[in-house]
Amino acid sequence: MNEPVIYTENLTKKFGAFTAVDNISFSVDKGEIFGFLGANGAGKTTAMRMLCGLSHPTSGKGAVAGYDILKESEKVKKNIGYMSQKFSLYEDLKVWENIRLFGGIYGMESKRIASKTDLILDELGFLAERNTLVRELPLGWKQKLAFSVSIFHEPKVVFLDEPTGGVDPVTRRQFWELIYAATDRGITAFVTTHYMDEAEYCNRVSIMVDGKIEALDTPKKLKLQFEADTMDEVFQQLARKATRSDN
Ligand SMILES: Nc1ncnc2c1ncn2[C@@H]1O[C@H](COP(=O)(O)OP(=O)(O)OP(=O)(O)O)[C@@H](O)[C@H]1O
Repeated sequence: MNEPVIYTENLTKKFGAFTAVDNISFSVDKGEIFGFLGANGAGKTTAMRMLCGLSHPTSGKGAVAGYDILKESEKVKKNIGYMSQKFSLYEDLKVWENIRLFGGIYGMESKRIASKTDLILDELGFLAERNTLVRELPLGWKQKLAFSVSIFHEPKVVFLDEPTGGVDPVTRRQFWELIYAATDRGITAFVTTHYMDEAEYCNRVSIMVDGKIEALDTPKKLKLQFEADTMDEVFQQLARKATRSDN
């Protein structure tokens, strides 16, 4: 059997006496779209930062892309892609300049960057926007470009932190087509979202409440388990139990 692309066992992060992430254990397979849900303050970002090798767990263990998140965090960082609404493209650079810049940061050779740039622009339908400044693009276009850039180096896993925040449903649907295309190629997608329609698009979904994973299964099985018609209902049932809130 293939080893999981993401694996955690009792992963925990404390800030002083406060346990932000509380003994979470799960694994994600190659090519899977794994939805990581939870209300504000549930601990999603803290968990994701540990998985990306950016924050040291207090206890427990984990591996991403075959590397130990504690002992091999530099290798983890080289083998993942990351995209969030907050960290994105350089607004004052042109579309092609952004692609070249990130390709360089990921250590790709110039020739490969040049040929892949055309592929990306073609896939996105952005060939005419090659010389457009990123700040002039609509938000949904920026997000699609940011996603393509985050997987430019064909990482084993891409972490997507609320990647579609603030855009309309049609553009979000197009964004998800890009995720499907990437996972069809064997890239694993780890996605946080507040949109419950997007939870339905995931192969499996975990729901965090107050630092713990309270549910984890396919959307279909979760709906059966919680006797709910939609993932929104499943989420609301669990979120009601939360005592912690950042709002
Ligand atoms: N550096 C820190 N020091 C102290 N507490 C922190 C720190 N980082 C996060 N927390 C707390 O840990 C909890 C989990 O935060 P986290 O950002 O991981 O939640 P989240 O699920 O990502 O929420 P959101 O959806 O709002 O981004 C929150 O109560 C937050 O205030």
